Amino acid sequence: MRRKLVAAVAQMGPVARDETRASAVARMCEMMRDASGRGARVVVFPELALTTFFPRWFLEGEALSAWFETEMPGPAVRPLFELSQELGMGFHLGYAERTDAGRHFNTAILVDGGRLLGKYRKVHLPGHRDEESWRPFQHLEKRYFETGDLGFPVFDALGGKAGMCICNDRRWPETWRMLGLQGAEFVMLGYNTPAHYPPAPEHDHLQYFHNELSIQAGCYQNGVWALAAAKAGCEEGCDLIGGSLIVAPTGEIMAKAGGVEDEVITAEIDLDRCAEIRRNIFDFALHREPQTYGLLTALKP
Ligand SMILES: NC(=O)N[C@@H](C(=O)O)c1ccc(O)cc1
Repeated sequence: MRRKLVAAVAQMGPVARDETRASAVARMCEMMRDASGRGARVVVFPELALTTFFPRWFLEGEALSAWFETEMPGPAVRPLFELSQELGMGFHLGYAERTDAGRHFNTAILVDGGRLLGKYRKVHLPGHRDEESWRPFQHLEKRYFETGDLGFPVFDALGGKAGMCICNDRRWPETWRMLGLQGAEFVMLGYNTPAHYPPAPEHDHLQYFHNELSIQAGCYQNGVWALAAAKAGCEEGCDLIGGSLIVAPTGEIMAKAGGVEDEVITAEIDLDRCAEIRRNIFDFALHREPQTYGLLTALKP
C-alpha cells in the first residue's frame, strides 16, 4: 500500500496590526475546515501566522513583548487545537515564542489530532540587529529572536517523516540536507517575504522566482515533498509575496496559490515517491562524498 495523503497549504492574506489573535485563528479555522472538506489530512499555515509581521518595526518593552506567545496553546489559539482534534487533522503553525526563561524564538509547531507532535525554532534569521532608518521598513529578526537551538529535528507524523523550517531557512541548502539526511519525506514551512528587498532593489522582480527556485531545488536535491505557506498581500503598507506551493520530490510544482489573500491549495502527496529520487540520483549512501565537505561545518572557510 502506498503512503498517500491529501495535504493542504493555507496561504493567508495580510494580518493587520490591530487584528486580534482570535480573528486570525478564526480565519485559520475556516481554512482548516475547507481543507478537511477537500479531504486533506494536514494543513500548513504561515510563519508568525497569529499576528502581523512585527519585525518590520523597531519596538521595545511592552510594545514588543505583546507580540510573543508565552503559552501554546494560549486561550486565543486553543480553538485551532480543538478543531484539529475534532476533524482529526494535522496542522503546522508559525508563531513568536517567549520561553519561561525569557528567551525568544521564531518558532513553528506540528500538531495532530489536537496533540503537539513537534517543534522547530528558526535557525537562519535574516535582516539586521539595529534600527536602520534609511529602510522603508525594518527587518529586525536578528534583534528580536535568538538562533534556534533545536537543530533540524524530524518527526514521525502522518505515516511518514516530517521536517520543518521557516522562511529564510528555505534559501539555505544546509536546511534541506540536514532534513534529508534524517530521512524527512515532507517539509512544512511558512514565509513572510517582502516583495521589496531594500538592500538590493534590483532583485525585487526575482522574489517569486527565488522562492520557487529554493524550494524546488531543496525538494529535488533531497527527495522530499514541500508544503510552503505564504503570508501575502499588502500588510501595513509592506507588500508580501504569495505563491504558496506544494512541490514534489522531483522538484515539480503540484499546486500553487494564485492570489495574495486567504487561499487553500491541496495536492495528493505520495510519500513513497521520495524513493524515486533517494534511490537514484540522490542515493546518499551510494553517492555522497562527505569526506570532501569539511568546509561546510568549519566555522571559517
Ligand atoms: N521572514 C523571513 O525570513 N524573510 C526572509 C525571506 O523571505 O527569506 C527575508 C530575507 C531577507 C530580508 O531582507 C528580508 C526577509
